[in-house]
Amino acid sequence: MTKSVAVLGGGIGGLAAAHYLGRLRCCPRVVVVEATHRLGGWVSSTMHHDQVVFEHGPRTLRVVGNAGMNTLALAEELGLADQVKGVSYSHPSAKNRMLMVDGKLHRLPNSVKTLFTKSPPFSRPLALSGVQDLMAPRVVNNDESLFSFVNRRFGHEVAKYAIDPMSRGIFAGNARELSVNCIARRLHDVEQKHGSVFLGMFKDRKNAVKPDKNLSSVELVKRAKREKWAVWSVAGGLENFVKALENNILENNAEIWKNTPVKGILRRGGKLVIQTEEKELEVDSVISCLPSNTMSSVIQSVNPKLSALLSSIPYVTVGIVNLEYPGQLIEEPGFGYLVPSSEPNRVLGVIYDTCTFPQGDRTILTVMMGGYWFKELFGDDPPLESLLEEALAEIRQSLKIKVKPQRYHVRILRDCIAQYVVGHSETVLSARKLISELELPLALAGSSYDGVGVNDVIMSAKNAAASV
Ligand SMILES: Cc1cc2nc3c(=O)[nH]c(=O)nc-3n(C[C@H](O)[C@H](O)[C@H](O)COP(=O)(O)OP(=O)(O)OC[C@H]3O[C@@H](n4cnc5c(N)ncnc54)[C@H](O)[C@@H]3O)c2cc1C
Ligand SMILES: C=Cc1c2[nH]c(c1C)Cc1[nH]c(c(CCC(=O)O)c1C)Cc1[nH]c(c(C)c1CCC(=O)O)Cc1[nH]c(c(C)c1C=C)C2
Repeated sequence: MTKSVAVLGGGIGGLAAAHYLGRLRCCPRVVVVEATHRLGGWVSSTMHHDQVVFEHGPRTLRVVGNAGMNTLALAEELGLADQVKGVSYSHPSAKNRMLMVDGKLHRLPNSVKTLFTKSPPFSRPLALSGVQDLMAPRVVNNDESLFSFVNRRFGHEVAKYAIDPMSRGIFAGNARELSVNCIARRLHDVEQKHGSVFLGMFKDRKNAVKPDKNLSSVELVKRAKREKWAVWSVAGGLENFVKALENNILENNAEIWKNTPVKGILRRGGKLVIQTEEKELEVDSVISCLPSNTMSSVIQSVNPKLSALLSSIPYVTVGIVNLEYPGQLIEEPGFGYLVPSSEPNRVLGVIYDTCTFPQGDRTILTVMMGGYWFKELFGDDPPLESLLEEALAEIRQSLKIKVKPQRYHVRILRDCIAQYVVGHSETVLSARKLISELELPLALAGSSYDGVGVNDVIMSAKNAAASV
């Protein structure tokens, strides 16, 4: 039996892993080791003195899929059900996602009807791209870029105006480098098997992932279905989810070591020794929820090959500017807009925060910039004022907001999103295979491996906890 587990990293992944270990009641000692003075990693909310909230990282969680239902179940377990705020599919924020093309905002097609009409910037109805998929020949491969896959199956415009901006709006990444096999595996699989995405999805419908019945019966999941939620958040900001997890972990007698960066790992007999600046921790098992680039240096002395595999996963840096204005300044409400990489604008996109979750008579926007293009556009270490200026120039141009914000916040989130580039699944598989061959009592979890959304991170942590 595993007696002690170290969970490395106190982001949402590490905290979820510690929570699930507590629930499994399998290990008398669980220690979360976190480098900084705070928990949550990229989940970070500022609650101002007047209760106004700025989100600096994630802000909405998806409901769909088993991973989506699992996070709702976790929120209920943590006693957060009353604080969960759902956004239904009929809400403008769920319906209206915009694209900025040629200096104009265009609504992305969002209904069956709009698929059959021409909606700019697309020059033909999107249904015709579906027809193209039925006719385009299959190209046999193990993996390719998202852009090239969509380009050859659905045409250049779908790749340019749908896949390219979506890759920026989730990975802050370049669709020409991200992996289809990893990010849209099912679409790629059915094409490889049946020669067409649409035909394949139809023929292969029996193999679609089935909803987990245990999760479907959770009260909060039932409420989300009844009220047709697309996404949700927590009152007071998503960091309250982190606080609830922290309380729960401490109630289950786990230890949380803050301000304790992990420097290395040693193998001692069948155990692993976690090395920090001040002390060592000998444990039976380790769950690493560290970013893969950090884990790469931590694991170097145990196995350089594993370290090299982990260091091959690239990351991007995102500049994020929260802006607050008095009054309601958004003319066409929605989630926000994305900018395709082919446009001259210097931002990735803008989120209309207060359209999704109003906060009195004010408008809060979040401008995101950089990502894959950060260094090329802004250099290595731009002053925060220059990012603020970039954000204000964009807002002036796109939304015609010329007044000064009454409050703002600027951050550079260094290496904040792992890029699942072509070959990512192979890299992760090889790393896990090597761990198993070396008989290392180690599990890799978190946003570097199995999905970058909070839901996927929590699911990855749950699986890791079950594996020890
Ligand atoms: C700008 C932005 C917007 C996003 N928006 C959304 C969204 O709307 N919806 C959504 O679902 N997801 C979103 N995401 C993704 C999601 O926030 C992240 O994928 C998720 O929070 C990552 O969690 P994690 O625990 O895997 O990693 P992290 O948050 O990176 O946590 C890792 C932890 O390890 C710690 N650490 C690092 N080095 C060491 C060390 N040597 N020793 C000990 N500890 C160490 C760090 O301090 C950190 O606390 C967004 C991400 C970003 C950056
Ligand atoms: C412009 C940059 C970014 C915006 N959001 C993110 C970046 C880098 C990060 C991000 N956003 C989402 C996720 C999680 C995805 C998941 O697997 O759950 C991450 C890592 C949520 C999200 N954002 C958009 C979509 C379509 C999704 C998926 C969930 C959902 O349907 O809500 C699109 C989008 N992102 C941004 C904007 C402005 C935008 C659309 C207008 C900002």
